[in-house]
Amino acid sequence: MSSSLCAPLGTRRGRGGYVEDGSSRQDVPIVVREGVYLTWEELWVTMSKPSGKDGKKAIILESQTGYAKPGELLAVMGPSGCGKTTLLDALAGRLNSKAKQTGDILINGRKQALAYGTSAYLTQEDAMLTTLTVEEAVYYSAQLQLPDSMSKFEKKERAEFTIKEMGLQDAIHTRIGGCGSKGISGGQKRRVSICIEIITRPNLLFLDEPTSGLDSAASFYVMNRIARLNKTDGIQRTIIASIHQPNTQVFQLFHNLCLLSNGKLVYFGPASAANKVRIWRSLVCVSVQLLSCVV
Ligand SMILES: Nc1ncnc2c1ncn2[C@@H]1O[C@H](COP(=O)(O)OP(=O)(O)OP(=O)(O)O)[C@@H](O)[C@H]1O
Repeated sequence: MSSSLCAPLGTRRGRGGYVEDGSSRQDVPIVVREGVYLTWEELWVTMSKPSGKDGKKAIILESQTGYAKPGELLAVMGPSGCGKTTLLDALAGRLNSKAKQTGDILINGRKQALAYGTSAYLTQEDAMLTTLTVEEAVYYSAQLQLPDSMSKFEKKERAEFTIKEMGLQDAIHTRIGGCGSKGISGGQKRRVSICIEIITRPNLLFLDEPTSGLDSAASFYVMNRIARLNKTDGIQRTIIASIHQPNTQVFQLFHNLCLLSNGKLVYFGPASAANKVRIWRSLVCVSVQLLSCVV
């Protein structure tokens, strides 16, 4: 990986930046940070087979190489079971104990652990207390996650700003809800989960299927909010999101694309410059694999 991609990690704080919240301009503190360049080379992940009888390991990811840059959104795509979550888990350092990982993962060009608060990970499931309102869920999370050096007022301000950033101001007093007690919609739930993950303003954001269960309009709304994050708070954030079947509008938000099939890398590069023939050929291969699984 080129050394020009390796920038130092650091933080600068400033005041008086402007934020577009869609309706009005607000004067809010802006945290200006150098970003996280994440690179991975020859990354393999194997797992013990559940039976463990033959002692063999299943290859989940094969020879993955790629990068994610500050200010950019990398989409990880591919059919169900191809290894998208495993790739995100490996990069985030949260593989389970059954998994064995080889290869290099570099942060700003160096092998180092991610510092506390540098990254956040949105899992596929929304785990929230159903009786809380949107405001309570995000504010309590701010109280728990933000440092003691911040006052209660600052934490509340941060929670309110994050709620606005995700376009949830109209649902702020609505309960999350769940089975038996209808609350906010599925798309709003995903956005509350994102609020909880971004409340600490992490430089690196892993999103595992942020649009799962959403229709095409709601998916675009959520992804557009995610893509706009860097513009609203001044952080050149590195975002890696696994995603299923994005529509054209959502696809246009991606800077880079990592396409997987059966644990192998089929394409890595700019989403806009993805060679259509190559992508279509890959998709045909993936479809054939899916069909053979069904048959
Ligand atoms: N703990 C585990 N033990 C054994 N195999 C596993 C384990 N976790 C995942 N796998 C297997 O690894 C493969 C990749 O799983 P992964 O969850 O990464 O796929 P995915 O592309 O994210 O799928 P989906 O889109 O359905 O969420 C699958 O075949 C899965 O069964």
